[in-house]
Amino acid sequence: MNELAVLSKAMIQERKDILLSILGGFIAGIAGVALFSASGYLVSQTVFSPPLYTLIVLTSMVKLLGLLRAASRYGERLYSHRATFSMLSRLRTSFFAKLIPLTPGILNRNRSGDLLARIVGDVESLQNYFLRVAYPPIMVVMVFLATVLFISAFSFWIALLFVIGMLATAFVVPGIVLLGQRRIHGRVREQRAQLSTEVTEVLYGFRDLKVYGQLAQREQQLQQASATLAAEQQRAAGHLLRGQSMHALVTFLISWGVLALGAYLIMSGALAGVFLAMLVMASLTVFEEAAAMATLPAYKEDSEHAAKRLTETVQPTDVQSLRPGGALSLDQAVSLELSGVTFQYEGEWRPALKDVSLHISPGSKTAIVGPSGSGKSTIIELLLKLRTPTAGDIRLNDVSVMELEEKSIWEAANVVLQQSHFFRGTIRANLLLDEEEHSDEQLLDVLAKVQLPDKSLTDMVYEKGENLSDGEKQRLALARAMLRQGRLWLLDEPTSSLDYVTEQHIMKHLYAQTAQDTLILISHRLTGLEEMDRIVVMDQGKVVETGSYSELMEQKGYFYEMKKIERQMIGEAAV
Ligand SMILES: Nc1ncnc2c1ncn2[C@@H]1O[C@H](COP(=O)(O)OP(=O)(O)OP(=O)(O)O)[C@@H](O)[C@H]1O
Repeated sequence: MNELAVLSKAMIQERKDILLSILGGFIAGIAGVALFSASGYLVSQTVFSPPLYTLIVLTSMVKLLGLLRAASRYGERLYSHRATFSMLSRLRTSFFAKLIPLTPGILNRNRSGDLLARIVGDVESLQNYFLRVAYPPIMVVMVFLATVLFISAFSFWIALLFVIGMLATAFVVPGIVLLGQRRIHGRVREQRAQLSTEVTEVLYGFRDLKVYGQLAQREQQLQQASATLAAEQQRAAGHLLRGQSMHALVTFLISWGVLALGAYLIMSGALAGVFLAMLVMASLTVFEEAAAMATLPAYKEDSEHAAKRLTETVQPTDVQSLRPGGALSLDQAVSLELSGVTFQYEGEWRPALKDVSLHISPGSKTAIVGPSGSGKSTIIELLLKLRTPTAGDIRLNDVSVMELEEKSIWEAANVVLQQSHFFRGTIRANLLLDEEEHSDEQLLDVLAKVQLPDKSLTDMVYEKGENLSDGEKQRLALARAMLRQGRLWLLDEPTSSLDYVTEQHIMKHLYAQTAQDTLILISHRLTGLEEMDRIVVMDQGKVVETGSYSELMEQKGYFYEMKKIERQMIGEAAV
């Protein structure tokens, strides 16, 4: 199974601990069987009043086996758990490393609440793969073979009964558990996904749900989803318990079988009576090792499902699977070239960008304007290689983005997106996201430039910037970008929540800093665009006009009409 290849690879990397745990488990297993068999034999021997040294040897053996069993069981647990947690940490790191470049596409395909719970839960489920799926059969086979070999020295027929018991506990009971297993666990997974989606919706939408009076209804839905999940989990646990009970019943029947068959063999003279207790005790102990087989199908199915989903989640498209090696230089302003770029979001019926061609020379200032939904922000996402064009090519400094490493593009770009994220912590921590070294003076200077002179670097920012106004968030995001060393500026409506005067102050500092750099500014407002070398006007995913401010005003085309409407609106609002 291909999905489990990733687990097998992780297991090979932990082979030393795995081999040690198998050795520990095997010694513990046979020491257990030997311990109980020796006890049985000791009890039987006592009846015949043997010489004292026989009793001393047997009692010491029992004690030593007890110690050996405890010590090797400890070793087994230590190494098997260490191997499991190391594998888990390897899997987590490699999985998230694969996930990061694919994030925009993945978020497009999945509900984010479900996705988060799924990723965390699925990686956790994989921890059972070694401990409860791969390991038990190895142990059962090894301990059983050793025991059966030992028993066959006393009686072929009792050894045969052990083999029948092993087949029943290793195949028949797990087979019965497997029936119905898929259906029950499928429902648990479905309900878990439903619950995490509900939780995310209520958490993120709490304020809106409250204001629109929908909170009580959503909470009720949440409780219902939680209750359904609890019921499904109870059913699944019951199913597992039935499997374990079935195993206990088989073990019990085999031990009675050994007792009855042993008694018959003793009567027929084929077995010495002194061994009967030993054989019964061996049968009681050896099947303990096989107890994990009853729950193996459940864990196997869970791990396979988790591995399959994780593999599917990080399945790169053909284009994304290319491993580019190119890097974007930080020493020169970046040139941009979009040639016939078309882009369609997954599941959308029409493209967001249609055959867009643009050349932006290094060091130039370009504004992209156009009505809402015309594809402006999509261009920024494509330039940042957060998404891949459906058709056409994008070249930065004359190198196709497909050949450039994402990280190098992100390092070379100072980006302010429409929604910036803020983390719980100080203003300083939120400014220094890229771990570059900046003195407090530099940080305070940039705060002054973005018109936040009253903020202290030690002021707290709450989760998602809850205690900041939208305008403060935008200014902090601009400050964050202004602290970076990139030569390409991608600003998506960075000042839309600011008043005109504050905006003008900030833009003055920004233009001074970006004098030698390439800047792309997406803007809804058409004021202040005279400063731009070029304005690109977009409508319905297409470039409909380009030119300088004066050229576009002279053309009296789309931009001129937009400007006229804006003037009328401002005029009306001012009246
Ligand atoms: N994640 C997405 N999944 C599907 N469709 C999307 C997604 N993001 C944007 N779109 C669609 O793509 C089109 C272009 O969106 P885009 O955000 O680029 O427009 P925009 O010009 O930046 O709009 P605005 O000025 O409102 O920010 C829109 O029709 C939008 O509905």
